Amino acid sequence: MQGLEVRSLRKAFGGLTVAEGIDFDLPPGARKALIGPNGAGKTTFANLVTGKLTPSGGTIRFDGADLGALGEAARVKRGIAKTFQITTLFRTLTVRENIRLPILERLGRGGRLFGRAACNAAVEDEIEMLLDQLALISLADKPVHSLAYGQQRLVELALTLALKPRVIILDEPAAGVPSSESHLIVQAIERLPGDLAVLIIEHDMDLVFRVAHSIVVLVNGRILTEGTPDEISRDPRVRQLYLGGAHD
Ligand SMILES: Nc1ncnc2c1ncn2[C@@H]1O[C@H](COP(=O)(O)OP(=O)(O)OP(=O)(O)O)[C@@H](O)[C@H]1O
Repeated sequence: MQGLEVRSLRKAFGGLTVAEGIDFDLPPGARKALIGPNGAGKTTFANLVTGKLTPSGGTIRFDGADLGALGEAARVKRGIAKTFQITTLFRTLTVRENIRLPILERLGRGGRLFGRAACNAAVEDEIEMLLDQLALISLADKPVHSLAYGQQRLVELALTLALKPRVIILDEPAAGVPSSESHLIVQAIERLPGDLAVLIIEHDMDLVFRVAHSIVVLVNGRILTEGTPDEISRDPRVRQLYLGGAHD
């Protein structure tokens, strides 16, 4: 299968099982959200996929290949990326300078295959493309610390996209973003490349229902159900457990 394929995933911390029997697919182009109450195991699941945590059982495959033996950096090279956190941005550097760093990092030794001028031009073109994609062009030469919080979160996203991922895990993209700026995040997600597989972990249900085509509900480390936003919003178990009947 193309994309991410998780089977019977299990994780225990000592005697505490925080993921159990998780089957999960994320094909190219997916727009899937993972929701669930606090402590349901959403972050743990993301960390198992990125390789930050080692599973206690089960398999994680990408394009058919078992990722089990690969560490975090190797999985990023395969194309599996989780968003950077604002704390990793260089606050005194400009947006453009911040975006340049992961591109150069990605090119690594490969950058030397090009002549210096050609390489620099290619890097600058790529920065422009990302600035454009995330509607950051007018802010390109401003230091990150001068940006609104929602804009800083877009820079985070730009840095992650600079890794040219094929799977992207957006870890609470709207956390801390005032509601007056949340449309920036929605627009950015809507403008992600069509073939990118996107997993959104988010507490903001308005955002989830706007951008996700499919929603997985995790409770106590197990998948309770998966469905379209419409199906999920009508599921009485989900309403009772998580949504509090707020979504009609
Ligand atoms: N390193 C760890 N050692 C022991 N228990 C852990 C560890 N990391 C997470 N847990 C436990 O695993 C469970 C799932 O936590 P996790 O952070 O994955 O949930 P979550 O759904 O992301 O929660 P939130 O929505 O609050 O971020 C919780 O009971 C948590 O206390």
